Amino acid sequence: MSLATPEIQLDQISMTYQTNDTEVLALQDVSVDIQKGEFVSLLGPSGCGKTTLLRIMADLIQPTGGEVTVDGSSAREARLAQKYGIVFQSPVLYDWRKVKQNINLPLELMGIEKKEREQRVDYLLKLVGLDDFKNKYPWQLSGGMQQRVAIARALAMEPEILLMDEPFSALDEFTRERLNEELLSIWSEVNNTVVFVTHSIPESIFLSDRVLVLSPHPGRLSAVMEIPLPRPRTKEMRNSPEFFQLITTIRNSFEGV
Ligand SMILES: Nc1ncnc2c1ncn2[C@@H]1O[C@H](COP(=O)(O)OP(=O)(O)OP(=O)(O)O)[C@@H](O)[C@H]1O
Repeated sequence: MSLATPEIQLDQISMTYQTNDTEVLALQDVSVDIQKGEFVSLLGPSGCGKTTLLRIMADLIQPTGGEVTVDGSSAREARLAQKYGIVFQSPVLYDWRKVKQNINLPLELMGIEKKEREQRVDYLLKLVGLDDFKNKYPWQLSGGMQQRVAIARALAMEPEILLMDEPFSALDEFTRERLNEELLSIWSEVNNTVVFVTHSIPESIFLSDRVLVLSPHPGRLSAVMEIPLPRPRTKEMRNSPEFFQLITTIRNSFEGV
């Protein structure tokens, strides 16, 4: 058993939203430890609180109950120490800035020196396979390429933790599967901890070491599934009996919810 401190500890996280005269209990008593370098998915149907949980981890919103600890510190300290990179469902790029300038932005904001900025942007462009597109504008790229720019930008400050909120859900199935493979190849290079929100069972299996299954009303952690598929994951694995068995197991874990 590993005695290392978990990267992210969620302890009895609850979240109640107040809207005018009603209250929505979005999350109830979610507790889980995420290890350093682990790839974890938050999986569940619409409204089960996946985004809420991710935003709480990122210190973008405060839980109404419970505590988040990141590497022994608070989520706020982790955010201020630039430990997070975040990728949202839509890429949120600046249309008037070229690809390389979009990736450069966080480095500029953090006052990184020009030579180092250039080196990091070059590295990131190669990492996400967009070296030939560095002088294009976001609107000249496909949706998948735009999301790769957003991933590169999220990685610019070398975050220990990459938080991804359904980053590929707006893409077609073929592009999505390809980006799943590319994301794993990027992750094997940067070796950080990834928390990935999705409502796709196959996507969560293909990517993850563990799948955290959330059930709705209120959002609770209903199952934690280890994914024993070896790494590196290959597209052939999607057709293996083991993969289909995992899909069935996870689907069954939703039954009766
Ligand atoms: N700002 C808010 N004010 C009030 N209720 C909210 C707010 N944000 C989320 N909720 C409610 O909290 C619950 C969880 O929402 P959340 O967006 O976290 O779910 P989700 O699993 O990410 O859903 P989706 O897959 O559709 O994005 C839902 O019932 C939602 O309506």
